[in-house]
Amino acid sequence: MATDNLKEVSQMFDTVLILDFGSQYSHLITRRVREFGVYCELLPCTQKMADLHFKPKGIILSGSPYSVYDKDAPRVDPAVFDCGVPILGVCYGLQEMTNLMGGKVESCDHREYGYAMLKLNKHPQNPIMDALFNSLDGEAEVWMSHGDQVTFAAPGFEVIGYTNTAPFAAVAHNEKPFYGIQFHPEVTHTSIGKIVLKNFVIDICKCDASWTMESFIDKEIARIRALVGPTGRVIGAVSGGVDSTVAAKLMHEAIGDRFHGILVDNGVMRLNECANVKKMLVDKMGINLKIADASDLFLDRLKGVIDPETKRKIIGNTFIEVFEAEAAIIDKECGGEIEYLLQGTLYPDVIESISFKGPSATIKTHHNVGGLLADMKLKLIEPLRELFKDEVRKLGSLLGLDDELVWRHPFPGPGIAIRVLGEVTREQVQIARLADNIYIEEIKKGGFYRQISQAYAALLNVKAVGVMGDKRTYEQVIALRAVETTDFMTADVMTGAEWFMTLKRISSRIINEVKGVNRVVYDISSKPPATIEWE
Ligand SMILES: Nc1ncnc2c1ncn2[C@@H]1O[C@H](COP(=O)(O)OP(=O)(O)OP(=O)(O)O)[C@@H](O)[C@H]1O
Ligand SMILES: O=c1[nH]c(=O)c2[nH+]cn([C@@H]3O[C@H](COP(=O)(O)O)[C@@H](O)[C@H]3O)c2[nH]1
Ligand SMILES: NC(=O)CC[C@H](N)C(=O)O
Ligand SMILES: [Mg+2]
Repeated sequence: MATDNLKEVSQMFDTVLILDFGSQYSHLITRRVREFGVYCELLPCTQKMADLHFKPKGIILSGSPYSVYDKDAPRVDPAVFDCGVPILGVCYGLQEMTNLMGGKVESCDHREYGYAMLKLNKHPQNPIMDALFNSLDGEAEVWMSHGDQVTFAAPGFEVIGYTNTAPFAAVAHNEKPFYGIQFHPEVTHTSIGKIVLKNFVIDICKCDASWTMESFIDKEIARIRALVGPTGRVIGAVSGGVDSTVAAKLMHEAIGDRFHGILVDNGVMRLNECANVKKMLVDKMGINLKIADASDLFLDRLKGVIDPETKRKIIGNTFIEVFEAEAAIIDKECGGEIEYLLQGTLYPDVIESISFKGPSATIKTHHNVGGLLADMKLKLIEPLRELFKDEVRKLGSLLGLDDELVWRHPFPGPGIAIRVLGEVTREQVQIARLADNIYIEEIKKGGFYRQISQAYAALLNVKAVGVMGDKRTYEQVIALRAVETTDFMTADVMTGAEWFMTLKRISSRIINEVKGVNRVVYDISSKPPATIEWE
């Protein structure tokens, strides 16, 4: 077996290590570096260098809500400074580096939140010190967010940039490639941010910019083949959503029909969803996919249930039951050779689970078929666990997926069950489905689908009075949701005059065409404080 193919991504590409001290922006640093075509991994600041599974080409220390002099402040492993690779400290990262190497950090009188003018202090006689601001000169607007600052630089460090109130806003060591900046280069408000990060990653760390989805495909397919072996089989839950479809396509490219996808029809899918997914994945892409119709089972179990969390748990548990039963059938059919389970885990899920601060509060129980199959004794394959959603979309395009699939809005596992408020019955699901179908159809027709990150129609469990054909009606209300977001953690409602006219048209179509609905409302709440789904 070609053991080379079993290497992890960080061993196949030049990799920058980003140590996370809990800043809001740590993942943004990761994004920016990857945008240059350089692979990077975000790990908690508690990572010990001795335990690191790869050799980084450079290390970035992130910002943090802590102050270095706090009793419980997160500490960097001092061994990072002995790795022999360039280091860039950002905000807290600068402060921690200064603190550790013998300088001084103090709470400052002039806290800086927002824009500041950074004046560059060039050192033409010392190319190491000048490398971070290479090609820059004079002054630049940068974005700051700090209440502490360096008041004495650590020995060997000199000023390469300052603001009116921060004399050590940027420092560099005069012999080693160690740099610290008080401003945030990862936020778009810092005009020179990209140049500074690129100077660090490409010029100083000398990273090869070879992290592209093209190179990822070949390497990942080879890795999957080596992992699964010439006869091994893999099963996976495939919803027709972007993540699981891209993962399934990659598996199909790697091992053909030895990948067995299972689509569970839970009775709360969108209108014609299962048939559409089958058409695209099976007929068009040739993926080995079985549709398991368990709609009666799901809907029976949901009878009389109105509590959102109970609905989610019932669906999550039933998913697992059905999936396990289907997996056992497939296993039997192919002689018990299934060893692996495919999961569509993305990098944001990984980042969330490695936070050194521990798990955050549960707002909603998210179903995740694979994640709960702990006792299935299958080994996991997660080909997307290094990727962000937009990288997955790029990958999907390169793998030849239709635009329609690549740009699909996410659809939650519990589906329409959490979009029918109150009890979920076949009739209620059908009303929500028909309204949703009209809504999405008109969004596409109006050319808004790509701009909107997620849109759907929810059926409210309230009745309102209306008048249709001179007669009084007393029927239910549809709520339309359309949000713009990049990470789905926060979201803004879609607005605009043209959009409003489209909404009016949609409202009239829904009321005319969907029986049982006499009123349509538009949900204008942002997230937070609301969430994207109603339940
Ligand atoms: N109806 C279903 N049948 C089989 N597996 C499902 C179904 N719904 C969800 N899953 C599984 O649960 C995982 C998580 O669902 P999730 O909605 O987050 O991802 P997705 O459907 O692949 O993509 P998207 O986020 O774009 O909807 C999926 O990747 C898939 O493995
Ligand atoms: O696969 C999923 N299983 C779930 O249980 C689930 N609940 C919410 N979502 C999706 O997550 C994003 C954020 O949703 P909320 O703002 O409602 O928490 C939105 O994109 C939601 O559609 C889910 N996806
Ligand atoms: N953004 C940061 O990293 C802030 C660091 C530290 N908490 C300060 O206020 O200065
Ligand atoms: Mg989905």
